[in-house]
Amino acid sequence: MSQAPRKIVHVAAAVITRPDGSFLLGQRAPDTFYPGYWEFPGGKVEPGETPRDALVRELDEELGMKVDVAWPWIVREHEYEHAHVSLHFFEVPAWRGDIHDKVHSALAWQHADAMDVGPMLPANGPILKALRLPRTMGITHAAEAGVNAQLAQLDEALAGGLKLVQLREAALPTAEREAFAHAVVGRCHAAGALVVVNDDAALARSIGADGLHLPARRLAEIGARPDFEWVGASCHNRAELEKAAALGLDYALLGAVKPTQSHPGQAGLGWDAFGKLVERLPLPVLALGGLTPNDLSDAKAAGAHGIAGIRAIWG
Ligand SMILES: Nc1nc2c([nH]c(=O)n2[C@@H]2O[C@H](COP(=O)(O)OP(=O)(O)OP(=O)(O)O)[C@@H](O)[C@H]2O)c(=O)[nH]1
Repeated sequence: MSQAPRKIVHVAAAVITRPDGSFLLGQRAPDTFYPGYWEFPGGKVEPGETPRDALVRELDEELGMKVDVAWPWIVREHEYEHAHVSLHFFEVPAWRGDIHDKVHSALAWQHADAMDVGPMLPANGPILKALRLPRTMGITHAAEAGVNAQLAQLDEALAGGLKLVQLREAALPTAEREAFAHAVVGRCHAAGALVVVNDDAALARSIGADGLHLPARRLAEIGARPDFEWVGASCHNRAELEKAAALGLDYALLGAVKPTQSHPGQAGLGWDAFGKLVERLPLPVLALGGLTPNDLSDAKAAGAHGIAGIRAIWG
């Protein structure tokens, strides 16, 4: 006998962040579902509320926090035995008031790459992976800047804290490209940064990269997620973003948000259109196109995970 579809329970959940990148988790109390499991503070959206209203109310009721800034982030669905939930995540980087918890057994500030509490609620595995995705991606342009100049720019950016690099060098001759790719991976891994390779799975494997980045035309062709720890794709519209989500990719790039040197004469999407395109997606999206690190707050306010760039990242 087929079962009637279950009603979706909408939940607002907060990634409350401190400037050092840590976020707050709460341990569920003994008398709830999944007692002892860890969760992001939040709770159910009541009738008549938006997810943002629910977030502000729940953080006040649970923690005594007055939310000053809440940026929409990702929305993920999960089927529990007791409910089908749709989790609306927000990043909360600014609030007022001391934290006085009223509902959890314990609270803990955590870093996604060095968690020391667990287990997390089952829906939250992909959320932790998304939190491990750095907020800024530098895209290489050695064919244009010159290999040595690009490596010097990379060293400087890594020293400044860059943690995610996309190697995109289709125009470099093969031998030069391979030598450059090895040099990039060596430098990035020494600095604790991830490397994804644009559109070349064989090169990505041979240099020990962390993942593969798919151009939109490749995303259109494939029917399954390539087998790498990190897989992302370049997208330009909602259909491409939804395909990236359906394949279970880890991130998407979306642009161009502002006019760029590489596409002169083309107006950018702007933040309003960007925000509409990324609404309610289950994967983080990096904004691309004419952006500098000064645009990071505007990008997050529009729903981006972070920004990606070429010239502005390499200085
Ligand atoms: N707050 C929060 N809830 C989450 C997270 N992940 C996750 O799957 N959920 C699910 O979303 C729902 C949250 O609702 P809630 O906090 O208002 O309710 P509850 O289950 O604790 O108890 P209740 O039904 O008595 O209100 C639960 O089903 C919970 O399992 C998370 O990170 N934070």
